[in-house]
Amino acid sequence: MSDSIDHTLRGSWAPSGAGAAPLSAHAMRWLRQRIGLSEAPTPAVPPSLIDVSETALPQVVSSELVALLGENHVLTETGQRLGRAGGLSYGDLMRRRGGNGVAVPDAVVLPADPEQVQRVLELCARHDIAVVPFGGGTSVVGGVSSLRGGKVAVIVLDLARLNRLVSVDPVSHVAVLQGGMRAPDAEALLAAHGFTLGHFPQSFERATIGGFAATRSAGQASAGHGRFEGMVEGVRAATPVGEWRLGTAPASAAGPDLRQLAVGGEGALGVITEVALRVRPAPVHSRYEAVVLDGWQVGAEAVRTLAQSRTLADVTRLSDADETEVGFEFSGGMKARALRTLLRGRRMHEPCMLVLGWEAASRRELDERRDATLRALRRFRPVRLGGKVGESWRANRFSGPRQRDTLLDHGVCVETLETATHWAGLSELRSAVRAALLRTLEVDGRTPIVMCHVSHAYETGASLYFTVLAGRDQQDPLGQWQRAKQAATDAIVERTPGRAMGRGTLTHQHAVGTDHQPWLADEIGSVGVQVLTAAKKAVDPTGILNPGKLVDRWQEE
Ligand SMILES: Cc1cc2nc3c(=O)[nH]c(=O)nc-3n(C[C@H](O)[C@H](O)[C@H](O)COP(=O)(O)OP(=O)(O)OC[C@H]3O[C@@H](n4cnc5c(N)ncnc54)[C@H](O)[C@@H]3O)c2cc1C
Repeated sequence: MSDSIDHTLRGSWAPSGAGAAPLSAHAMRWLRQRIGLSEAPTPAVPPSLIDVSETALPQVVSSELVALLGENHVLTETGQRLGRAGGLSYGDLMRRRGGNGVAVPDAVVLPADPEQVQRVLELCARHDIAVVPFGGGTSVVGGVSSLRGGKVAVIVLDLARLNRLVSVDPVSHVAVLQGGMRAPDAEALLAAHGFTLGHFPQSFERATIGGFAATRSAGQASAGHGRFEGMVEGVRAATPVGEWRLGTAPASAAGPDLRQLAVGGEGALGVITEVALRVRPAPVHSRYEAVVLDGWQVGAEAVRTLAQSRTLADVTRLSDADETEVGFEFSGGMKARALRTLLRGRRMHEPCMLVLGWEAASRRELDERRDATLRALRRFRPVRLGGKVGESWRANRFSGPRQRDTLLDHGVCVETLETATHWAGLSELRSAVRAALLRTLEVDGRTPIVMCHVSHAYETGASLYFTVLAGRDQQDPLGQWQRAKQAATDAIVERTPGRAMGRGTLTHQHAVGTDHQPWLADEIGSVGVQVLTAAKKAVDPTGILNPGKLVDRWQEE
């Protein structure tokens, strides 16, 4: 398998800056008109200008780590430490691009197997060193920030060498994968056995199996394959108090499902070294297409109908009118004009694109499922755009992060946030978050673009994923987004006299990290925080694991 990703440049998505997706001249003109773009490019400062302090790792710890892992697997050079400093949120990228305020680990260690991971944790517990488990480093909530949490030093535990397919059980359809394996490698190895995991988040190219499990990730084909935690059959985790193995059967009534403490533990409740996963036979046939519906309400009602009649396509993604417009404009001037003319002719006032993708073992199964979906949609009067638009969405489905690099270079504030709720409150939640983002992101009288889509639908509700494009507040770029995030999250968790819970969840798929922690008690209650704190104390009594993430026991004392 491919060896560890080049993490030396964390100011962008593409590992060495290559592969950024330039936007067309038309898209740039359109954006300039809508939100304003800085005239001069706003590139990242070179790594040499980033402020990095000397490693604080005591020599004795460094020597013991070298004795355990070998010299090549204990990295203390500035570039290597910078390479694993933080994740990929707008805040992370802006700090990195500006060269200020980057929390840099004192060392990076690369254990080879679960036994070495266990011994690293025991060693760090003995010396009171904080440990940040690190998969692909794609966290967008501060999950891999190198916080010391009052410890002597902080190391990043990079799982890149735990990249083996341990076993495949073709009878039970269960595969055991090591935690550091990246998603493309997992799919390639499983394909050789005729299986797929079917987990395709937008961060697919970089994220890892352990990271997916630790954050309860959801992929683009969640309607067909389910969320990541639903695929987990068993977990092997290292903790400072010893190894923990869970999951011997597909279902169990032996008390609460403790696998779900490791899954969603965000590196604060253990390091996931192996995951047993439900896999499925790889599909042979697939078809992607797009339809347009008139207005958000009609679109949401259509997706609810599909979910509740069990006719969802494996990929079901509804964009609101703003996201649809941006999609058209980014695909080029001619295309945008042609699509607009077509949709006006069909009396579409507020075009909302719905991408549908089906995958199946046989042509017949595919046709039957597709027919069922399209039949259920008929009463919503969709305009069919056909396979070309759907296939083009599929071909470009991982290019968003590359375009983000280009937008960052042009002074755009570009970030996402997500939530979920029940169908009955979905539109109210969308309106509340939208209003908060529009209100807080305006710069120099220019209205930001706030886009929203549903890409994960359930019988009882759906997720909402917001993407913003706003002119950057050059004086205070971090503060600009922090104010927007605060207002949007307050709107999500707000309780009103008639409602005992917030409007929606803090996070449907990105996890808690540092960024959502201030609101965690709003969602799980103070009893929930106490339960999580007790679990943390049990597996990590001195608090070395990922300080400041998920639940920080010192906050409670
Ligand atoms: C451009 C972009 C698009 C994204 N799209 C999606 C999406 O479509 N769906 C989605 O769900 N998420 C998405 N994300 C968020 C992110 O990719 C996911 O949270 C992913 O699961 C993180 O995996 P990772 O391997 O990169 O984990 P990391 O970022 O390395 O770590 C994430 C958290 O998990 C912990 N962790 C990592 N590995 C382990 C381990 N082996 N054991 C214990 N803890 C561990 C870390 O300490 C941290 O708290 C996106 C992120 C970006 C930047």
